[in-house]
Amino acid sequence: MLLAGKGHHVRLWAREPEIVNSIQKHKKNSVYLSDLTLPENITSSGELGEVIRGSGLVVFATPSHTIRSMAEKVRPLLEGNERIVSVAKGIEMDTFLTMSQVLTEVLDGVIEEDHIGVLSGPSHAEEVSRGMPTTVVASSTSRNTAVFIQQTFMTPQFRVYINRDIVGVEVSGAVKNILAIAAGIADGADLGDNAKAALITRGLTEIRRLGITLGASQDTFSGLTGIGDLIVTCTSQHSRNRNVGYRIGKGEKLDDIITSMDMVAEGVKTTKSVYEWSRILNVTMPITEKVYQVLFEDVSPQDAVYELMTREPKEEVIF
Ligand SMILES: NC(=O)c1ccc[n+]([C@@H]2O[C@H](COP(=O)([O-])OP(=O)(O)OC[C@H]3O[C@@H](n4cnc5c(N)ncnc54)[C@H](O)[C@@H]3O)[C@@H](O)[C@H]2O)c1
Ligand SMILES: O=P(O)(O)OC[C@H](O)CO
Repeated sequence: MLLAGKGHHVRLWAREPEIVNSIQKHKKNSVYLSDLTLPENITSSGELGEVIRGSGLVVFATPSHTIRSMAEKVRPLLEGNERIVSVAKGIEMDTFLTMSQVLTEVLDGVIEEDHIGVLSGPSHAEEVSRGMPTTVVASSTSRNTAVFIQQTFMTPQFRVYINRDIVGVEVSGAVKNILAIAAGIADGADLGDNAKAALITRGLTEIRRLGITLGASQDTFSGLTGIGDLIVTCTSQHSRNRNVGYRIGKGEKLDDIITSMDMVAEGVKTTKSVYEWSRILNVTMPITEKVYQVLFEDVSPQDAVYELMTREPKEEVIF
């Protein structure tokens, strides 16, 4: 919607034939944003070749655990001069790569690393697509590419800043989904506003610890992709991750929740990858550890909270 509003011809690939048909015939995404009418310059296809060939910019916007397989399919269709943007938020299982690192690895030999970037920040699609004011961050190892992304996406409703700390930007965007599950659990279990504030604040400390261990810059965590995205995802009615946590807090089982959803809550997979990664790196992430135990080891939210609250007394060190 945003790019089409700026006059670009947007070619949308989707794996669901019903979405492709509904956009082709009725200019509606019948599954995900059914109440919006899409402009004429958004077209759709189920054939990747029709969408990719001749593009100046390729935006990867599928869930993070699918970025590697999507990139493998896209790779032979690229000419080499395209710019690539990821909006996906996650850390790959087993490799512990961020999404731009996955793209750099898979597209190596076809696309230079400095043509790859990310767009991230507090940006629920339900609001962006309706032109509601949103601010995000463009990042890349190349300043030129970051500026290209900024200029391409910026509108009076969608303000784009540049942050060259791509590691901090991507780690923040991924780990906040784990904390949104924790915040949802707290809401579902009626733990109150104090607990939610504590989860957001101490959660940011966990993001910062992991990020700094990986070489990120301290300032990023006070920015839009740090505290900004953490706030929106922990508090928004739109967040899938918060919603999964809320239902767990109400007593539902994870498998039943996932089966009932037509969208992906990436924090579930990211909890696994980040929990394992933090243990390898020896980074202390107690909230992440408890979310892992609630999701995958059948620990009750009540026991998890008790264990968090009765950890040994500490100083409030940031790192
Ligand atoms: N929804 C938002 O508000 C929002 C905002 C910012 C960033 N993001 C990020 O964008 C990415 C996509 O999010 P979304 O909300 O559009 O996700 P989604 O769950 O709505 O899925 C988007 C599309 O990806 C498709 N998909 C799922 N598995 C696939 C696979 N294996 N191969 C190919 N396609 C597959 C789905 O069918 C769907 O058409 C995520 O990484 C998310 O974190 C989302
Ligand atoms: O719906 P969620 O929880 O995947 O969050 C979506 C975006 O990342 C919010 O910025």
